Amino acid sequence: MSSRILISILTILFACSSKEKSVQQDVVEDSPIAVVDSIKTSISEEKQEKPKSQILADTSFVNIKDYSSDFAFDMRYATSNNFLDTVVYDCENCLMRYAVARALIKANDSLMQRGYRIKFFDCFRPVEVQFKMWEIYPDARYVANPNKSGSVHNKGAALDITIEGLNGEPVDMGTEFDHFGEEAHHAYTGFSEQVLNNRKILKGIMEHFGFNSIRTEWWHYNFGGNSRYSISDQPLCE
Ligand SMILES: C[C@@H](N)C(=O)N[C@H](C)C(=O)O
Ligand SMILES: [Zn+2]
Repeated sequence: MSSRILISILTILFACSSKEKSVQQDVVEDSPIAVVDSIKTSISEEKQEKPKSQILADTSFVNIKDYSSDFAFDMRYATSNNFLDTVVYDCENCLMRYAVARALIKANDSLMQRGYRIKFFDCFRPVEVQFKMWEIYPDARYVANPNKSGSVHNKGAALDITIEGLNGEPVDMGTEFDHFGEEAHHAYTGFSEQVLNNRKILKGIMEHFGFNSIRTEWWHYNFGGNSRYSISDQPLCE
């Protein structure tokens, strides 16, 4: 081998080994802050994952928005547009037990085939709010007494709802939500056929999917299996 060829081979070998070193240095020189940041990013990405893939108990509390985007919301107690005339919720979360959410999604799917969707006024209600309601309106026909068995809302198994068209068109139910008078009773017949039929559509579907109405409020539905749940101290907003 001529000395020229030998020098060329040695030059190439040297260049390769210094390139390897510089790649290794890139890895080693990653600052501890950058490493911690990348761990933080992957943890926060994990947190953002929706709980859909988790195996949940029927009793677990879920936010219905994590399971369906087909519902509408007008969470009145997170506004002052309610019979308390004051905001009593710090957020608009609509929480309920997982079994209740599954039944509601089926009810909503069925309504959607008929051109309607469910709009929520209230879902899980913390018991301290039930006390505030009772203080203002202590009439057990319209507000469950928290000093007795409390409300099924406090268990995460009752909903206050109406129906609307698929593009948000209002559906006339005869009275406003939380109208505390006989016009809100299911037995009241003083409205047009149209209004009575609208109430009938909601009631028929809800009963079919395992919910019970109460005599005095067209908007309130209790999940049939609610006796296995107890009043919960689940926080509404986290
Ligand atoms: C207050 C009203 N929206 C309601 O939910 N009433 C029932 C009876 C309850 O408090 O459980
Ligand atoms: Zn209710």
